[in-house]
Amino acid sequence: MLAEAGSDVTIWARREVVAAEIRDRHVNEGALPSVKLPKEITATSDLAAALDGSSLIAIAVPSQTLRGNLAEWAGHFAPGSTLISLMKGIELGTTKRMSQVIVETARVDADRVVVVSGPNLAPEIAAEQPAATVVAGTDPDRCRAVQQAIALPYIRPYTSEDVIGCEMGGAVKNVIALAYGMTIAMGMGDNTRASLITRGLAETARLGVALGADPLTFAGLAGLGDLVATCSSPLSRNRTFGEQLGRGRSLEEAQVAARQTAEGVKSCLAIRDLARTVGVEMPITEQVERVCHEGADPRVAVKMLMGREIKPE
Ligand SMILES: NC(=O)c1ccc[n+]([C@@H]2O[C@H](COP(=O)([O-])OP(=O)(O)OC[C@H]3O[C@@H](n4cnc5c(N)ncnc54)[C@H](O)[C@@H]3O)[C@@H](O)[C@H]2O)c1
Ligand SMILES: O=P(O)(O)OC[C@H](O)CO
Repeated sequence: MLAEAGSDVTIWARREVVAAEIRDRHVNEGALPSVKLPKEITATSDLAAALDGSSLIAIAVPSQTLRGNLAEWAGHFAPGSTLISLMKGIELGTTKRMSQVIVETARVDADRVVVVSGPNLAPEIAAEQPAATVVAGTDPDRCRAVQQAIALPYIRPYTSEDVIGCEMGGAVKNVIALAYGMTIAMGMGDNTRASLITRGLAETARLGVALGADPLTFAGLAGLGDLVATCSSPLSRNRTFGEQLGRGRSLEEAQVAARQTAEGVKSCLAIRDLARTVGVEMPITEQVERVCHEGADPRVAVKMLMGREIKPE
């Protein structure tokens, strides 16, 4: 998106073979098979060369590796550069959001971090299917600069000041998508799916608001928008992972079948812990954690959710 909207883009890859494939053949077969990348994009496995003079640094690694990655990268960030977080997860152990990990580990001012989050499944973006997204940050000038830098005929970015809401929407929707995948595999119908999305959003908003988010963010692109996209799409890694669990596969078996990161699998533990710390009930997240990490049967998890004390909506 950055390249198509006019930025000079260098991708950094750990493996030179991947960098060479992007640089020379304009493809990344492992991540986006059969997609032709813009020929203006270059790539390198040399971190210092990739970051030299970069004013916008977009970070997209699995949430649980970010802290370790930043330890190597932060020294190369140009002074005053904007750090764009594309990650949707919560760190295990610390229960921190990704922008918090960036601020803490890279020792940068929080104003320098901008979060981009919304219903943005990578294969659909690559196919230039129209979509919208949210650019959230505490520095309005930086948000507008990132908004401008990714605005395209097929991408409509909106700015927001609600970093907490956008990050919590992005992280918790992955957990709800795991549950959604389980319901599909168990043959449950549209009433079940709609109930899960709605009550999933309710618990997402409850936690987000307790952490200081604007409740309206959860009705927007980074909340409901991303939740619906991720639950509805067979392209979602989280939903697909949930389907494996719903078919009775163990966590280990599902991990072997999954090719890429399903962030909700680890984040469900951190989100559950965060919710307990602030005294917020997240029954769906609790059950997803039990299925993923305690070997609970998804059908028993459904029974436990349905058997909870009845109460006002
Ligand atoms: N793929 C999407 O559709 C999409 C859309 C929006 C946001 N995101 C978010 O972006 C983040 C990255 O997701 P992704 O789809 O690119 O995942 P991915 O599994 O493809 O991993 C991203 C990259 O990180 C690399 N990587 C893996 N372990 C690493 C490590 N220890 N150190 C450095 N690099 C490592 C992988 O090789 C890969 O190139 C996630 O938080 C995800 O939620 C993904
Ligand atoms: O493939 P998933 O489940 O990680 O979802 C990708 C994006 O977050 C959708 O917006």
